Amino acid sequence: MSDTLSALAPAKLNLFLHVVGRRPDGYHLLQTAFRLLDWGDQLQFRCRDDGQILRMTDVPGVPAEQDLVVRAARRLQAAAGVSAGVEIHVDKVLPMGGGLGGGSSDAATTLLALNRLWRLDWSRARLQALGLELGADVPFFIFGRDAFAEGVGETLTPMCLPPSWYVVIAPGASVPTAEIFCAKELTRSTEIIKMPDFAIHTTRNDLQPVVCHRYPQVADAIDWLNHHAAARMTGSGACVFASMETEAQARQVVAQCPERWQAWAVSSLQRHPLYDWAV
Ligand SMILES: C[C@@](CO)(OP(=O)(O)O)[C@H](O)COP(=O)(O)OP(=O)(O)OC[C@H]1O[C@@H](n2ccc(N)nc2=O)[C@H](O)[C@@H]1O
Ligand SMILES: Nc1ncnc2c1ncn2[C@@H]1O[C@H](COP(=O)(O)OP(=O)(O)O)[C@@H](O)[C@H]1O
Repeated sequence: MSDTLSALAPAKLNLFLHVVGRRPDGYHLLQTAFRLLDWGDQLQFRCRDDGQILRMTDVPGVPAEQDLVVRAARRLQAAAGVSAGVEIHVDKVLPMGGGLGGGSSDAATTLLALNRLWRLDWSRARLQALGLELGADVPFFIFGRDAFAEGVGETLTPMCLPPSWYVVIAPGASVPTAEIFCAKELTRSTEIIKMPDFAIHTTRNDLQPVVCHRYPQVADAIDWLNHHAAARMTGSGACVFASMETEAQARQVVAQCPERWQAWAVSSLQRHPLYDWAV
């Protein structure tokens, strides 16, 4: 088995996000539909014998010690009692603080990759439990397929959705997740639904009004995209998205996007590229 590996850390969309309650520790209870995208950060791993865990690339704004790839590797190394280390290259593609789950996905890809490179043979459930200690979105990425999520995002039910193309717009803001969940004006009592219903008019993102009020450029991007298809914010923002009929339509909308924003045409992804590396 090789001791190097290159892997994608795919982005996610929250097709809807309902805040249905709050736990005693302050974390919010959610119902959300996670969709994997065939677009993300690119990570490379090389095993080391000396136990060191090193990030080999600079990530602007994220010191190595705080990077979720380093924190994930350290936590797994300690929990599994391994003496090996790893060098990690991070090619950041996803906008940070975009609600696309980039940091969480980087952590999940790191755990899946090291499960193989360090020959740990941990189960998917065990990796997900460790991932939850790093962030609420991490278990979903280890789960590795579209899912209906409850709790803080750790109770996952697989969903089969038809393939789709999306336009994703980054409206030039980075939204701190904690700020939005702490907001006084956030509603926390959306009625619990039994089966996920994906009609855009029967679901919503409860974080969206809070973000739109505080970050008007997010509201502007939603208004603009709404002229092409029903637009919504993903996660705690700032990115917004809309589902398109075809790849050609997605590319056409991206070509028309105002220059002040970044826009991408991206397709859904059926399985995480390292899905088979945990059972
Ligand atoms: C909102 C969502 C939706 O998928 O995604 P993002 O927009 O961040 O990608 C997630 O729930 C975010 O998950 P994640 O980004 O991993 O958040 P964490 O690091 O665990 O939490 C950051 C902070 O947000 C708050 N938080 C997060 C999740 C949650 N269910 N309730 C909360 O109150 C807490 O204050 C926490 O300290
Ligand atoms: N590898 C990483 N990639 C991105 N962000 C990271 C990473 N490691 C730690 N972070 C921190 O996590 C924060 C949230 O990033 P990200 O996951 O991209 O956004 P979101 O949770 O909105 O989807 C960043 O602002 C950054 O401080």
